[in-house]
This record gives sequence, C-alpha cells and structure tokens, in this order.
Amino acid sequence: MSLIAITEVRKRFGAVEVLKGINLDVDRGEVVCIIGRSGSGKSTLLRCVNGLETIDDGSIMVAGAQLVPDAIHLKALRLKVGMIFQQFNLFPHLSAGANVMLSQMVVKKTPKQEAEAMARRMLERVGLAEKFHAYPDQLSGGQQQRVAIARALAMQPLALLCDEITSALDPELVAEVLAVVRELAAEGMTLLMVTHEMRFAREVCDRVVFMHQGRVHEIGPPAELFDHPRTPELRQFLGAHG
Ligand SMILES: Nc1ncnc2c1ncn2[C@@H]1O[C@H](COP(=O)(O)OP(=O)(O)OP(=O)(O)O)[C@@H](O)[C@H]1O
Repeated sequence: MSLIAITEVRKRFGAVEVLKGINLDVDRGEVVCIIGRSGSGKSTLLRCVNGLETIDDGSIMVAGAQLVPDAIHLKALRLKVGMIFQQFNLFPHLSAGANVMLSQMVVKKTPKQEAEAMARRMLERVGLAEKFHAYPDQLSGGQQQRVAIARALAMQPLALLCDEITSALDPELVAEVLAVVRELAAEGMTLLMVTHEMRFAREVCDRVVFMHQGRVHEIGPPAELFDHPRTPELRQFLGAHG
C-alpha cells in the first residue's frame, strides 16, 4: 500500500480550478519530485496533502487513513507528515535548539528533557550540533533551513513534504541544504518535493512528476522524463529550466 495515495483530487479557488483531478501515489521510502511552471498547482497539491488546504473532490490517504479536515484529524496528520517551506519560519526569539524542542513539547507533549535530547540528535543529523544555543539571526539562511529540517524530523514523521526549500537561499547555500535532503533520501525517508533544482531531481529522486495547468502531465523515472520528454509542454519547460 502507498504511504500517500492521492486520487482524483480537485481544488478550486473561486472560479479557478487549480487542481483538475490529480492522481499520485507515493510509496514508503520513495523520493518524488514535482516540477512545473509557476502556477501549475505544485504548492497547492503539497498544501492539500498536509491539510493546509481543503480539497473539493477526490481523496487523499496518508498511511491508510483518509485525510479529514477537522482539528483532531489534522493534528494526527501533521504528526505523520512534516512540511518544510521556502521560508524557514523559525521563531526569532528562540534558539535553534528551542525551536526544535517547541513543536515536540506543544504538539506531542514530549517532556522537556526528552525534547532537548531529540533536538540535539536532530541538529547533529543536519550538521548543526554546535548551534544549539544560536539564535536564527546568528545563522546563515542555509543553516536556518537546516534547523527547520531538524524541527520537522524531531516529530518523527513518516514522510516529509518540501516546498521549494532552497528558493529563498543565496546560490552558495543551496548545496548544504540539498546535501541534508540527499542524506535523508539515502536513509529511506519518504519525500515529496516541489523543486526548481533540476540536477537534484535528476540525481536524487525515484520519480518526477511534471505538473501542467493543474494536471499530472507526465510522470516517470528522471532519466525518462529529462532525457525523453514525450510532450511539447515538458520539452518547452526543460528548455527553459534545463
Ligand atoms: N489561497 C489562494 N487563493 C487564491 N488563489 C490561489 C491561492 N493559492 C494559490 N492560488 C492560485 O492557484 C494557482 C496555483 O498556485 P500554486 O502556488 O499551487 O502554483 P505553483 O505551481 O506552486 O507555482 P509557483 O512555482 O509559483 O509556486 C495560481 O494561479 C495561484 O494564483
């Protein structure tokens, strides 16, 4: 059974249908990258999987449970699925360690000592063991994003959703964040990522989804999509972003 099963999902904002019947299954341990032009619905799809947006039609199952948009189910969902955004969203008045501890203590009710031990382990995992007491404004953008990854990992999610997590970074800081994601992929973490990093998508992901105008336009292994695009829309997209 797939870890994430998206079936015939439709979503509209007012008169505009942004997702027009999306079908996508993500298996445990699979790394799936979503690519596509601005406005094709990539972020909206990820936000639907995390329950940040409700869907108008279709179904989303995570680990066998139907996504139901009420408070109790959303809390359970967020324990299963972590999300990392373009903006790091760290609390500026809290240290890196406290940022990683907070959601564990608030959402999972983890005791402080345990949350701190987990925060130390997760900061070490993203290469920031020595930054436990540093505040966000003392960290580079790449380091802040790695703290955000540590925070998501501390919740021990079954899958991580990543929405253009390197887009707000200076080019020289992109590699350190992608290196962390690469390690997570190698360790077997299930990842569903929207990315503009085509080289990363080619090297790391198992399957690529090309979204176009609210639909899955092409899907397959990276070598297939990047080297043998079947549709003019994907050829044109790759021509502009290759
Ligand atoms: N909350 C909202 N209210 C109204 N329209 C929205 C909302 N969120 C997204 N949209 C619209 O839905 C469409 C798809 O947006 P979405 O952000 O999912 O695209 P995207 O493929 O992720 O684009 P980008 O690469 O620029 O992030 C766009 O036309 C956008 O303007």
